[in-house]
Order: sequence, then C-alpha cells, then structure tokens
Amino acid sequence: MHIAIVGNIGAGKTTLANKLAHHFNWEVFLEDVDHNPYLKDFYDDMPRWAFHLQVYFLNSRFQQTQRIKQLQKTNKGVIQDRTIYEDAHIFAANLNQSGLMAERDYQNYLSLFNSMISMVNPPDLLLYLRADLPKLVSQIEKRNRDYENNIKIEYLKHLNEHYEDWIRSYDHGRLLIVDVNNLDYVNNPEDLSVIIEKINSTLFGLF
Ligand SMILES: Nc1ncnc2c1ncn2[C@@H]1O[C@H](COP(=O)(O)OP(=O)(O)O)[C@@H](O)[C@H]1O
Ligand SMILES: Nc1ncnc2c1ncn2[C@H]1C[C@H](O)[C@@H](COP(=O)(O)O)O1
Repeated sequence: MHIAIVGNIGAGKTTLANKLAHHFNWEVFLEDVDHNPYLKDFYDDMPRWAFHLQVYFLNSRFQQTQRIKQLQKTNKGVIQDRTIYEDAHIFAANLNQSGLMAERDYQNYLSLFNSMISMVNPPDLLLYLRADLPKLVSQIEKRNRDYENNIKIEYLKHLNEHYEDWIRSYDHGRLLIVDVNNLDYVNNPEDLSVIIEKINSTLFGLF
C-alpha cells in the first residue's frame, strides 16, 4: 500500500506523513530539503536557477520512486511526502507560465520527465491537502525556514491554482481531498482521527 500526500508549500504534508507513518507503522519517504544545493539560490533568483532546481528535484524524486518500488516488493506500506507529478504539473509548469523558466528549458525538462514517468508507479491513494492562502502563509511562518521568508503570496496563489487544475484531472488512481483549513492535527488528535477515518474508508471501505 502506497499513500502519497500532495499539496502546496506549508499545507502540512510532512507533519501528516510522519503522523500517518507512525499510526500505520509504515515507512515514510520525505523530501530532502536541507541538502538541496539549489533551493536557497532559487528563492533569491528564480529565473537563474529554475531549470537547475527542477532537474535536481526531478532526479531526486525519481530515485525515491524507485526505492519505493523496491520496498513495495516486501509488502511494507509507504507514506510519501510529495510526488514527482507535482514537480512537473505544478512547479515547473508554473515557472514556465510565469515567464521564470524559458520555453526551451521547459520543453527539455518535460522531455526528461516524460522519459522517466513510464517507470513510475502511481500511488494507491493520492491524498490532497487543500489549504487557502492564509493557512499556507501562517504555516510557512510557523516553520520559519529563512529562505522561504520572501515567498510571495502571488507565487503561492499560482501554485494553488495549478493544484486545483491538476487535481481536477487526476486519473491515476484513488483520490482523497482533505480541506485542512480548519484542521489542526498537530494539537488536536481528533483532527488526525478524522483524516485516518477518511483514509480507511477510501482504501479499505471501513466506517
Ligand atoms: N493542520 C495543521 N494545523 C496546525 N499546524 C500545522 C498543520 N499542519 C502543519 N502544521 C504546522 O505548519 C508547519 C508546516 O507544516 P509542514 O508539515 O512542514 O508542511 P509541508 O510539508 O506541507 O510544507 C509546521 O510547523 C507544522 O507543525
Ligand atoms: N519542484 C519544485 N520546484 C520548486 N520548489 C519546490 C519543488 N518541490 C519542492 N519545492 C520547494 C517548496 C518548499 O520551499 C520546499 C519544500 O517543500 P514543502 O512543500 O515545504 O515540503 O521545496
């Protein structure tokens, strides 16, 4: 069983991924943000570093999907924090449409993505955390990564629009949308239980 948690920056993916992995006693696969050699430079100068960052994320996410494939042979459950689909359909697409990634770089990137995607298994469940801008902003502030301090509201807004478009057309498997605007699964165990019940009901027909 493989659940992938998707959503905008600060939606609460990592926090939920850790909690679900603990609850189900499954393996968790997180993004390696701290060792990313381009992320800080990217936030300082997006046009300069957009292509480098996207290739880096694409490759690291692809390697992660192959590790997940291996692990699934052992029947161990997996919780994944963000997917390779988001790199291409959300982030790279947004950079191109915002004029921050040149057309030839974007086409080059897409060609690489299309070569890789045939080797990627979709998750059994895609869990989309939907969050409005005030929730995203407050949680990004709460996390307080210095290079994210200058993220513009407009950037998050465009990403949210891409998420909504992509989720509407998602057809690789089961999909669960959870509105997290009024959920606090950090401090309220009942809010976590609500999500777990939804997952059980979607995946196993329980409740
Ligand atoms: N539903 C929630 N309610 C309250 N705080 C949350 C919630 N989800 C996440 N947080 C907090 O918001 C911050 C960002 O969450 P994080 O899991 O890192 O988001 P993401 O991985 O989606 O970028 C963290 O400080 C986390 O503790
Ligand atoms: N593909 C990506 N392009 C640009 N930025 C990305 C991409 N994937 C992740 N990011 C950024 C967004 C955040 O600043 C960090 C971590 O993501 P988070 O949603 O907080 O887990 O990386």
